[in-house]
Amino acid sequence: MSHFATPSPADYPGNLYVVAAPSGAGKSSLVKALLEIDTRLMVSISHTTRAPRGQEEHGREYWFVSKAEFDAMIARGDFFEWAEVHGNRYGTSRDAIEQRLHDGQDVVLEIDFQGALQIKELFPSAVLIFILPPSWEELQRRLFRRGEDTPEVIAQRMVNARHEVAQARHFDYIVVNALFETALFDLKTIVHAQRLKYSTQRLSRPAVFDALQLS
Ligand SMILES: Nc1nc2c(ncn2[C@@H]2O[C@H](COP(=O)(O)OP(=O)(O)O)[C@@H](O)[C@H]2O)c(=O)[nH]1
Ligand SMILES: Nc1ncnc2c1ncn2[C@@H]1O[C@H](COP(=O)(O)OP(=O)(O)O)[C@@H](O)[C@H]1O
Repeated sequence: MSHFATPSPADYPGNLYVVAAPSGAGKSSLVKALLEIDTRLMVSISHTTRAPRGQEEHGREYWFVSKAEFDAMIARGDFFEWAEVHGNRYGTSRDAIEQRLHDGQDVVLEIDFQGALQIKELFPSAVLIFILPPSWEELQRRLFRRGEDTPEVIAQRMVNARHEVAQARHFDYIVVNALFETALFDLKTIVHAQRLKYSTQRLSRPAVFDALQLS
């Protein structure tokens, strides 16, 4: 289930990267590592109705809110996108990304494929990246090794994963997270390539255009 929020300008100067993956593929670990080596990137903190896991903190991994608070945010039009994933609701608020993109900062969204496809409608220049695990067996091993979810929750996530990876073909890039360092290098390359791309859809002009008096 997924819902489309009020449209907004698609031409902010900041780059928007959207990373999706089936649970356990390594998305959070990869994005965390990417943020450590790329100070121009900021991650958007989503709102969720899911309960916090052991080490998670309100305002760090997520803004943890009640179902009633989430409903109120939907009613106020606070979300660019939101979706129901594994029985909980998750959303990207306007506050989390709009000002930063407007100010020319680069933002990463770690969201599910439904949210990613909604974001592409609102921001056609958003770069959609899908992370795949090397095999189903390895995906399940990683979910168990992480040790955060019950076997029932892991079983549900493995079922959902089959449906999620079928959506990878709608994304701009696919990164296979077999060897962590290789996948991280691939992500870095994608982020960098987007920064080098000049698109007429975007408001920002490379500074050198003025220096060379190019129109
Ligand atoms: N559409 C949408 N999905 C989100 C958002 N935030 C997180 N998700 C996705 O919700 C799913 C479940 O996330 P989580 O409970 O943290 O589990 P994990 O992926 O196993 O770490 C993942 O696919 C997340 O990418 C959001 O703001 N919007
Ligand atoms: N390339 C990799 N090889 C082995 N284990 C990995 C790799 N990438 C991530 N992991 C581990 O797999 C588990 C799931 O990773 P996580 O980043 O939490 O996944 P996601 O955010 O996609 O649900 C974690 O224990 C993480 O340390």
